[in-house]
Amino acid sequence: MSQLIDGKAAAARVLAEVKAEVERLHAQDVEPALAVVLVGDDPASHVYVRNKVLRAGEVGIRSLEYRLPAEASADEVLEVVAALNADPAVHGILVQLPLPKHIDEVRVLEAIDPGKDVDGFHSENVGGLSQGRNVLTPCTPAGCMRLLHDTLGDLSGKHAVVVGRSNIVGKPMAALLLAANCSISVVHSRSVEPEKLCRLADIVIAAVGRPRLIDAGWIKPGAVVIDVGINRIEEDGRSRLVGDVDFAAVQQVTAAITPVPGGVGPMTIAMLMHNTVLAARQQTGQAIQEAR
Ligand SMILES: Nc1nc(=O)c2c([nH]1)NC[C@@H]1CN(c3ccc(C(=O)N[C@@H](CCC(=O)O)C(=O)O)cc3)C=[N+]21
Repeated sequence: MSQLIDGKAAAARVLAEVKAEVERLHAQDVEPALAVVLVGDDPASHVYVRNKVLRAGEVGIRSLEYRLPAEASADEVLEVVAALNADPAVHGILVQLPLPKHIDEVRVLEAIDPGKDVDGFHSENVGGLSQGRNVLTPCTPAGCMRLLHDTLGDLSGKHAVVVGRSNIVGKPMAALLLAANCSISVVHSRSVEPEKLCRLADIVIAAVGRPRLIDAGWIKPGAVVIDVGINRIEEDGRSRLVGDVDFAAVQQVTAAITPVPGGVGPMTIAMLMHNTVLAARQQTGQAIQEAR
């Protein structure tokens, strides 16, 4: 029987740790604060932003929301970022992606103070991650690592295959797995026979955004599978969320697997809260404890 990795329960454990940290900071007169910048009116983005604001409230993090119209100029977005950078009462800044097409995402992400970059997308943090420095780390990959450590303990010597090579998941995921002493392969759209490479994996991270791409033929029996995909599809006349993994089929062969929803998604938000507390501690001179 395959173990179901409960992302909601794991996220609740992280959030309980974060809440205790927030209380410690409050006692030092530090009120951790997260600013979320949303440009345009993508309905899915609104849902995620709402969830972030709710979770922040639950752990005592102050959250601020900045909504700009879809027609906002890059300069207008940059102005908001500059004001948040300069505000000592704001510790974390998240600019929701994707931005409208006319705005250069890289330019906006590079404008965020790296110390407030709770997404870990600034080049200084990306570089720091690949060098093994203690920097703010992208929330989804960090959440996947927590789930893997909770499930497997030490990951040394395992072969991990990351399916997908995005800047927000695939690449930082590979860096974190390498830092945890895994051997890594990254499989992508130009890979020859990706399913054969994937079948060598002890750990599979699926992050391609293609509904149910990965079926049981891609999976070595006994592997642990983490499904990052959140794809909305129409099926049997109704809308539902599915991952990049064909859950029903793959579950038959895995040792452990995350569901969608209820897997990586809730962990992403929990790690965002964790990063906000790390950023607040660093900015206010409170000692950073070792983060896993
Ligand atoms: N700068 C930036 N940082 C992000 O981290 C970021 C972003 N932009 N843009 C959008 C994506 C998407 N994202 C999700 C976070 C949580 C869930 C989540 O909690 N999902 C739940 C519920 C899903 C549902 O019911 O819709 C689950 O999987 O169980 C999903 C998706 C963060 N993103």
